[in-house]
Amino acid sequence: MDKHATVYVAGHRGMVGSAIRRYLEQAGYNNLLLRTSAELDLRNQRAVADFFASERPEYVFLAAAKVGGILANNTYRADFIYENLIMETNVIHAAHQYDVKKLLFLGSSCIYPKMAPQPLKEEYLLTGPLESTNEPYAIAKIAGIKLCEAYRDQYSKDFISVMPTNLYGIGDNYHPENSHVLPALIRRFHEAKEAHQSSVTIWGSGTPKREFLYADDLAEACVYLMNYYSERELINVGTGEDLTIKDLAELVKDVVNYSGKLMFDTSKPDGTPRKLMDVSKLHNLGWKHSTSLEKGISKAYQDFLQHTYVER
Ligand SMILES: NC(=O)C1=CN([C@@H]2O[C@H](COP(=O)(O)OP(=O)(O)OC[C@H]3O[C@@H](n4cnc5c(N)ncnc54)[C@H](OP(=O)(O)O)[C@@H]3O)[C@@H](O)[C@H]2O)C=CC1
Ligand SMILES: C[C@H]1O[C@H](OP(=O)(O)OP(=O)(O)OC[C@H]2O[C@@H](n3cnc4c(=O)[nH]c(N)nc43)[C@H](O)[C@@H]2O)[C@@H](O)[C@@H](O)C1=O
Repeated sequence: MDKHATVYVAGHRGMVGSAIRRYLEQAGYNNLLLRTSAELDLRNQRAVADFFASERPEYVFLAAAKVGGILANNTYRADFIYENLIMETNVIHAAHQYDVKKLLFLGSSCIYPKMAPQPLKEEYLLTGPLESTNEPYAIAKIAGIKLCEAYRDQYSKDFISVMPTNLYGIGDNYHPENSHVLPALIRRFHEAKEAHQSSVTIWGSGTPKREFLYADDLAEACVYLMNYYSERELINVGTGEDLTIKDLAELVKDVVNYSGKLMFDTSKPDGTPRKLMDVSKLHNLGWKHSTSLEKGISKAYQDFLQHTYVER
């Protein structure tokens, strides 16, 4: 990407979008195109087409989406499939119509079958049933991958699909119900410490395993892939290491310096038992993450303390 190229970061106020914007700005990309959802609702096909027609972006990072944790996914099932389908369809089609040079679509590790062999290789896509709690969202993301493949097949478009593992970091969503596990635990341990609570409740059994990548590392990977990856196949982005939710809770508890007990609410869903990404394809391409989980949690906690945290 030329430093003066017109680069549209869709979802630039989100955790991932803001990290991509930070990375691009510090790398000297000085022609970024940014629109809030109030300025440009990506569910509005006409508004999206008019925006692409008038602004003519050359590169698109599609980091706008309806995003949430396991409970939000399982509660707002229709919203997660409808909003993600319509946003990606509008943006990917407009990118074709108005000759975008390259588009990077962000999926998620939940697209893989619930019981696929671990670690998850890109070729495992569509080889088995999905985890039910986030199936609507996963189907929308799989459709996004297929849209990029189809526009490459029919119109030779350089649209690539990037599959991140669970993410966390600056500007995460700290909503008590809708958030993902890591930000949820940061907030819950912090509030328990402030309120001198004797225990903190963790959802589920604590036995599922998850992999966590710091959002600013993902942003660096996205720019790297925008510059050096143009294959048809999706590509995983992660750390290649995972841990149990119980061990994650112990880690967050230590970072927040909370000294109470952990309780487990098994009425809440565990979701997929494990979804460790095979990141050998990405490593062979020449990129590897740099922020350790402990360092990243400390940075996220500092961000939580220093800024008015976001609830989405
Ligand atoms: N967080 C995670 O753990 C993971 C996220 N991902 C993927 O990464 C991408 C970004 O996720 P994340 O940064 O966490 O999400 P956030 O919820 O932090 O940000 C989502 C962004 O999407 C924008 N958006 C939502 N609806 C609309 C709309 N109708 N029109 C225009 N913009 C809209 C919002 O814009 P505004 O602020 O202006 O309203 C917001 O900036 C998504 O594709 C997600 O699926 C993948 C794996 C894990
Ligand atoms: C990125 C990924 O994120 C989601 O899938 P998920 O990884 O299952 O998401 P999660 O972070 O919400 O849960 C991980 C695990 O953690 C446990 N857990 C404990 N305590 C809390 C808690 O307080 N909040 C939450 N949310 N989970 C908790 C929870 O019970 C589960 O076992 C989907 O969006 C999916 O589509 C997707 O793409």
